[in-house]
Amino acid sequence: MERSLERAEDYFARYREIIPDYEGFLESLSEPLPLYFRLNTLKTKDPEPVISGLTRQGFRVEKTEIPWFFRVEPREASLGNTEEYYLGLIYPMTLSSSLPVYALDPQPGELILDLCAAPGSKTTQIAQWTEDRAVIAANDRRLDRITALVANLRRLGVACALTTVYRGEMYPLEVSFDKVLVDAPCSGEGRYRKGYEGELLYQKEGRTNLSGIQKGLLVRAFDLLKPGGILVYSTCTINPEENEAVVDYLLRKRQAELLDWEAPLPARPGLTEWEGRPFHPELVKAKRFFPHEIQAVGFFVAKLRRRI
Ligand SMILES: C[S@@+](CC[C@H](N)C(=O)[O-])C[C@H]1O[C@@H](n2cnc3c(N)ncnc32)[C@H](O)[C@@H]1O
Repeated sequence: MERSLERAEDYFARYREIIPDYEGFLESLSEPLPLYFRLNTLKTKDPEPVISGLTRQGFRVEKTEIPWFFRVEPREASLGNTEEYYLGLIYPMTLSSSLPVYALDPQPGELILDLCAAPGSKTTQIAQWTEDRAVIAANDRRLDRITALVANLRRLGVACALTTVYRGEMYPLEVSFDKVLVDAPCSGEGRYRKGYEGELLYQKEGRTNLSGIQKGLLVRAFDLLKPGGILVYSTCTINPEENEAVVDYLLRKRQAELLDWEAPLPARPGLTEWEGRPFHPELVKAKRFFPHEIQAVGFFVAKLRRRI
């Protein structure tokens, strides 16, 4: 046990200066991640029967600060084999996974691209937020993950989404979108908990050039926007190379501007400097969410607009 925490401490030491209450952060890594679900309002807007059904099965369910999101104990349990899950009444997802869609602020009638969409937490949330009246292209490069996404769309009764299977960097430019979400593949440091050292070491050894992939995805996402269109970039990692550095790259390559947005959970501003390297001053408008401050997976979210 102690050995594993030491390894996490070694790994996160480089972030000591940018993680508020660093000791509290390290402590939180010993706790299992809290469990949450979203009530799928495309199927029901009444949480009571769902809550009493889950309570009868031994779960304790309480409201959160985010509408339609509920916290569940015991957090080590799985909701995946409950009747409520099979019926598509609930979608288990961490609380902070809702944040990119808050930034996107999807509206009925909009044409929206979810560039890295599988298994569909955010696609189905966009469908819910727009009451199934936007048109969503849900893309992922992996067919096996698209299969899971399609199963989720069916289970939740989403009608407004179609699927595509492109490498995001090569997404065809023939169609332009009102809004694009890039929930990028990332090193996932924000979801780390004690017991998953293998994953940390895996990231440390550097499986791929994640930052390079993220930059390619973000630039193509920008090029797919209509003038004035909105782009949201999110990751569940702490690493500034995968967050501010990626957005900074876009700001230098394209006519993009960062926008402020109201988050329903406590946030910290984006960094304007990392390891002696300055980032665009507008990056303070990006938001960092730390796992121990929100009791959920750590996230980074930046909202941008295409100027012309
Ligand atoms: C963080 S996950 C997305 C989670 C999803 N947005 C959700 O909320 O359920 C990142 C996804 O990006 C996909 N991906 C990785 N590289 C990609 C690429 N070059 N183009 C498109 N999708 C990619 C992965 O298959 C993975 O499903």
